[in-house]
Amino acid sequence: MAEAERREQITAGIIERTGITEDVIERLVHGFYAKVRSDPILAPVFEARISDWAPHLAQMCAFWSSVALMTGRYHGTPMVKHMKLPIDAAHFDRWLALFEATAQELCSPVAATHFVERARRIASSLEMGVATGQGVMLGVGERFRRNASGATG
Ligand code: HEM
Repeated sequence: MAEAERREQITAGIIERTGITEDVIERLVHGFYAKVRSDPILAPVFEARISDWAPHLAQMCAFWSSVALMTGRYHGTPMVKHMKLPIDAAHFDRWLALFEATAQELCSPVAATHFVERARRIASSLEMGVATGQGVMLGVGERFRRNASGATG
């Protein structure tokens, strides 16, 4: 079977099992970033870097389509982008709390679980990458915290 056909079958299976479609992803992504943009911890990090939200939201829909539906629509390097950001465990906790709340509001329980499991795994690997970029090797289950001056500690 050709690679593209195999991928289509995998995607169809996920859609059947979870009810997640590109429409569901679009609603989730837009709902989530509306919350992010009014959040006191996260909004400043985004607003300092994103002036035009339309391309970012389109990119995030492609990302979640790749992650949740295995469509291969996203071709990017999230680790490189996040390693430069002034973020730590507090940002990741807040990000996940808002993401989970949005998924529960807008998706069926099985779809919400599908998204949230993946978000947690990716957040944890991004947090590890951010720490590594600051010269900190996190142990299993360890979190990355910067001190008040922005240095690690
Ligand atoms: C600590 C919380 C987070 C903050 C503050 C944050 C912030 C940002 C910002 C500012 C950008 C734009 C970067 C740029 O274009 O220069 C970005 C891009 C992105 N973020 Fe996050 N992020 C966070 C967590 C996450 C998590 C947990 C995921 C995935 C589950 C994620 C996935 C992405 C992706 C896919 C992009 C697009 C990268 C690209 O341009 O290809 N982010 N994020």
